[in-house]
Amino acid sequence: MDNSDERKAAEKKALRKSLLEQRLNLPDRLQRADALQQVMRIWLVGRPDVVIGAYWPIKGEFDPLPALHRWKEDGELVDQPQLRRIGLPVVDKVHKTMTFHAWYPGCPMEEDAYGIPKPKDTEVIVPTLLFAPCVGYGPGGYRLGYGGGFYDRMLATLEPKPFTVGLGFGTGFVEDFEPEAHDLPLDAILNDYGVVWPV
Ligand SMILES: Nc1nc2c(c(=O)[nH]1)N(C=O)[C@@H](CNc1ccc(C(=O)N[C@@H](CCC(=O)O)C(=O)O)cc1)CN2
Ligand SMILES: Nc1ncnc2c1ncn2[C@@H]1O[C@H](COP(=O)(O)OP(=O)(O)OP(=O)(O)O)[C@@H](O)[C@H]1O
Repeated sequence: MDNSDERKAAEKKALRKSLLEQRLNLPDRLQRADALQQVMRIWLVGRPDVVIGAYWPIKGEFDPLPALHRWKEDGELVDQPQLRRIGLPVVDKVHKTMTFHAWYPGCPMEEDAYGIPKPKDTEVIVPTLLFAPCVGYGPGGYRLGYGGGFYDRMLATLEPKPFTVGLGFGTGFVEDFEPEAHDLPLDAILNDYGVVWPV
């Protein structure tokens, strides 16, 4: 790691801390979450995907599951009904890998190695579309996560690559965000104001 990588990593860490604090104290989270749910539902209309990967919200993250559950139900009403499926991440702390397991409302859950709820004993599914939670995001579609590198590592190995969509509140936008060499840009970013990437 050269000097500039070390600097970027340190900056990311400080940024993560302040953005997380800000997100936990959002005064208008409900209104913002409502707006983002609508943005998601509209954005999903016309997408060909049948399997979508998402996440169980933690630390003040936006909850994508209500909008996705409605997307799943809408799938039963289209011309050629397909069984739409939603998956949640299951991480392997030792190998630092992440896979997706089927989830449905009321699905039995258990905690993963980081204390995040994950589906208990449901089948592995392979999403063609992935909603990734953003602590922050910057120009060019770059995402700041919790520092585990799970998304970047998974995307570096998956073939074909799923279409990746970052979700975050408008307050997570960082104008001068500097990505590191391993950071892969997202294909799209949605926030409570609408589609903010690609611009
Ligand atoms: N809701 C949700 N679920 C998710 C993710 C997510 O971002 N959101 N993940 C997306 O990847 C995976 C879990 N990612 C994680 C990444 C880092 C740490 C973690 O322990 N981080 C250290 C700090 C690391 C650092 O700052 O250098 C810690 O909290 O102590 C935990 C989980 C899978 N599930
Ligand atoms: N493609 C990769 N191959 C190997 N290691 C990687 C790769 N991508 C990321 N990493 C490792 O993961 C660490 C954390 O990455 P980064 O800070 O980008 O995580 P993040 O995207 O914020 O976290 P997360 O995806 O878990 O929410 C990096 O310092 C790096 O060592």
